[in-house]
Amino acid sequence: MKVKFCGLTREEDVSKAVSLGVDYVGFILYPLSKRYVRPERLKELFKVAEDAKKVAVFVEPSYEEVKLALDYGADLIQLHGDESIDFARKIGMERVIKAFRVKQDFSIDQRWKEAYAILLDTYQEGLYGGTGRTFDWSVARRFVEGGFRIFLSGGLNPQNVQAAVKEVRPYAVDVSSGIEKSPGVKDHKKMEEFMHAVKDSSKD
Ligand SMILES: O=C(O)c1ccccc1NCC(=O)[C@H](O)[C@H](O)COP(=O)(O)O
Repeated sequence: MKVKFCGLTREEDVSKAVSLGVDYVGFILYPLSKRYVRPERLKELFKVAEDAKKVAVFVEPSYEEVKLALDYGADLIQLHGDESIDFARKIGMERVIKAFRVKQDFSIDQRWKEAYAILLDTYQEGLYGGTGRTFDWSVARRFVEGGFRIFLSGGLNPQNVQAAVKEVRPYAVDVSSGIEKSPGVKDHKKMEEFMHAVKDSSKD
């Protein structure tokens, strides 16, 4: 099971994530987020990311903004708004994690299977991510069975991640507020607990 820690803003939290063996570290480049990091900060934060894949998270960015993050060393671009398949293809589908916020009667265009992965997050009016709330995991399970590579996100924490993994069997789990002290400031104990819980779930 792969793990992505998202919404990192501080070097010490990135280093802690790396020491715990996370696979992906995510940085929010959406200016209205409480976890926003300026693009120039990526250079400093990426320096301590070592072998973890570096994910730049955007909401409806311009191509130039994406290009800058790639030039700074981002491995993957997470698109968290209503971006088109054509826009993702311009970036390179193999570099795109396309996020969808799950609503009732939800479907995904099969062409998104070309993307690196699909991230399923909780829908909440007025918020693009970092809601801290779960959604109906049976929806995520349906997409796993449909052959999508799924990052399960939305309201995961050290207490519920094992149940989520057991029900959905995703490719990866993604967490932000469930391992925080306050928005953008991670809690190292919760980070450890989350990783231990994921490792334990792999033993089933
Ligand atoms: O976290 C944000 O503030 C955010 C804002 C705009 C777009 C995406 C954002 N977060 C993306 C993530 O990948 C989070 O990890 C994901 O939404 C899960 O958050 P949480 O429910 O807090 O674990």
